[in-house]
Amino acid sequence: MPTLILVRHGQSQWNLENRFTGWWDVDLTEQGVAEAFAAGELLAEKGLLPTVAFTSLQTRAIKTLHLALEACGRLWIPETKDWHLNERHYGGLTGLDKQETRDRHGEEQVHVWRRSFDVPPPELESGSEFDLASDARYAGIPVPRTESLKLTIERVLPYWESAIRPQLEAGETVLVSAHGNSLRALVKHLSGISDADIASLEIPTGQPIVYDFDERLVPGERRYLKDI
Ligand SMILES: O=C(O)[C@@H](CO)OP(=O)(O)O
Repeated sequence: MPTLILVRHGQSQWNLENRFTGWWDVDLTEQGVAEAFAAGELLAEKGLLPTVAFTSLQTRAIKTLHLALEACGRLWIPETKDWHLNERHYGGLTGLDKQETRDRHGEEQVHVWRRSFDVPPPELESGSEFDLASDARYAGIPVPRTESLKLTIERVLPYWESAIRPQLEAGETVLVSAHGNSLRALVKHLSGISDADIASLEIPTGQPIVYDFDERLVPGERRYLKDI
């Protein structure tokens, strides 16, 4: 049975510092490393061994993938890194402290920027210290200036259709190591969650989520591996 495993990266340095991160490349904390390794140990314990993997171009997701694969003895499987799985771009909020931003703009406005379906944060100014346009890893890639969840879905879903879904069609057990909002985009699609209800869906770090697919490639229920 084709199976999809989604895992959000372990705790990052800016998760810990409570800063808006998006496309900015921050590393895992010590706790994040432990969460990623534990995710792989859980895969091994449950006998759910990935055969193909996908991740973003961001260190926290790549390292999470590698730590999890190491823990379950699967570092050797094919893996693809692609910007379409990157975190949602946080625009001009990138780098700001989430609490200070609430104090300045109000709780409600920050909630809209963080969780509304289609309201993007203000655009990142060009020349900002967080501008990644000249980062070598994004050569030839249209780096966004900001993204809502809707805009994130518009780049995650075509990648799902063209790259990830075909691996499930081929019967693989696919592991995707990505980010809070690129995974919310996938889960919204796979679990048929409405634009309104997706606002309250949070994805915890380092906690594998599993979808089994039937022979017509219809996904079953979304389950946390720890509960299976
Ligand atoms: O800062 C970010 O990029 C994301 C994920 O950590 O935060 P949020 O929870 O606001 O989507």
